[in-house]
Amino acid sequence: MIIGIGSHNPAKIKATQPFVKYFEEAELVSYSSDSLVSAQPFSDEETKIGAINRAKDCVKQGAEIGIGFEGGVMEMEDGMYLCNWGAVADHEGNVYSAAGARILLPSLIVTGLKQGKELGTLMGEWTKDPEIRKKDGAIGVFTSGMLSRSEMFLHIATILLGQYVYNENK
Ligand SMILES: O=P(O)(O)OP(=O)(O)OP(=O)(O)OC[C@H]1O[C@@H](n2cnc3c(O)ncnc32)[C@H](O)[C@@H]1O
Ligand SMILES: [Mg+2]
Repeated sequence: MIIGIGSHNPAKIKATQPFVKYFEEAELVSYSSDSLVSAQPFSDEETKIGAINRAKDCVKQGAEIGIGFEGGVMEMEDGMYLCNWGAVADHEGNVYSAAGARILLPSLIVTGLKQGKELGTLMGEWTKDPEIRKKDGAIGVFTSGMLSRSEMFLHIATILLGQYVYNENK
């Protein structure tokens, strides 16, 4: 049985662990899957759709269960927040989604986003580490390293697996 993750980003691959542990016979395959949304989603809705599309695309490419994670930003009255979504899809057509942590972004980052730059690029410039999106990510940087991007996605994966198992056993 193949569990697919729709990304080659190590922070996302690592976060599939709850699924790999739960489905003991599973083999984890990382796919270049298409989110079909912009590289930098600008709302909860668009970010969620990106995660769902990634999960579905893994199934299309041969996985029995597909997992998609997507990072985006969303505007609230006090500023722009980093938002995170995940989705799981299976070959029977079931799809579940879940949201993760949100954190307010500094105004310098927001200015760059509004100029059309991707958060990954901006965080690379902010930290002088172009690989930061694969490691601590924005969430790690702005929480003093107390919560990494991978741990944040891990939390979403746990919610996804929990929903999946709950609905399977209904
Ligand atoms: O290879 P993929 O799976 O696409 O991984 P990604 O790092 O590009 O991640 P997303 O497409 O899900 O995120 C959309 C954009 O937001 C950036 N981003 C999202 N969350 C981030 C975080 O915590 N730290 C740094 N960049 C982040 C990301 O690098 C992209 O520019
Ligand atoms: Mg991306």
